[in-house]
Amino acid sequence: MAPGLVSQRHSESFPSVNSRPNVILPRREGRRAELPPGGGTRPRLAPTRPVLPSPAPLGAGAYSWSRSGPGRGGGAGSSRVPRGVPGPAMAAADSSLSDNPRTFSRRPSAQASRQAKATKRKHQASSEAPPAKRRNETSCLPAKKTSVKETQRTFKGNTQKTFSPKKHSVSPSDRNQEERPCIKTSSLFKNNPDIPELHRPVVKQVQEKVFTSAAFHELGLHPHLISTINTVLKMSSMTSVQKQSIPVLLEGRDALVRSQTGSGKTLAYCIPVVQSLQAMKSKIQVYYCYPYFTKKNRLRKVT
Ligand SMILES: Nc1ncnc2c1ncn2[C@@H]1O[C@H](COP(=O)(O)OP(=O)(O)OP(=O)(O)O)[C@@H](O)[C@H]1O
Repeated sequence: MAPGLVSQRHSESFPSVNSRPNVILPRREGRRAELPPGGGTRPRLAPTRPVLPSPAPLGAGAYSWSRSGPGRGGGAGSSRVPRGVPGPAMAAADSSLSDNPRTFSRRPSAQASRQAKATKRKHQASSEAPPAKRRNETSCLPAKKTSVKETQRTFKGNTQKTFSPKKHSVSPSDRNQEERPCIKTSSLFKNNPDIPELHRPVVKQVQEKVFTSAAFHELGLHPHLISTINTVLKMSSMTSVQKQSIPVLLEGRDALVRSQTGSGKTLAYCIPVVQSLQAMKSKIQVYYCYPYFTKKNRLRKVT
């Protein structure tokens, strides 16, 4: 059977359904396009439910009915698609649907409808009024004013009650501190009434001579140390702090030295230290022993 024939017979058997324009057009444009040029009433849109051909009379008891098909439900427009071996009528119907899409209107899926709703919401949000939350906020403004007034009125009566605990919590000593000028005092001295006053004299700047004419070899140092000072460090004369401190330290006495930065204090204590180390005689003598354990295995002094 030819596909054209099937569709023709279907239209004959269901004239009430097929008499409508069985086309779905895009929402706005489609409706505008369907309007007659001179105005008038809007024609009725096509049903979204797809119209499929009725079951072909091919062995009526040989196939089952599909409930998951696009035409769920009964009625004249319902389309129960037979499940099973597709007969020639089904094939013809399929081919006719695929060839002529205008005769088939597919029902939009749930996902498509959800997307359409989402886009609609988006357009509304962008073009029109602010979102519902903001609208609520703006609409609440007058109510807010009244509420503020009300609260002010209520506070007039209860001002002392509400804020009195904070005032009463302040101790008299704290109040005195608040009255004082803003001077921060450490907690160490806060409760100490007797802070001693230190009467310090004004420090006068001392101008001292840095270098002296005294030489290092006058101190009686080890010749190696003197040669090192002269050749490696390239120093010939002592500074004033060195001249005063080195003899005292060489005697083995303690000294507290205070002098200007860069006046040579480091060498003032290092030269006596090195001198005392060089003057030390080792109490440990070097011995060697035989590599094997015999009677001769005893320490022998290295000569
Ligand atoms: N007798 C000297 N003759 C020439 N140069 C010296 C002499 N003694 C120290 N200097 C040089 O003076 C510089 C400062 O010396 P040093 O660092 O010992 O001073 P300082 O008083 O220890 O300084 P700081 O107070 O910073 O520790 C160093 O470069 C050092 O080499």
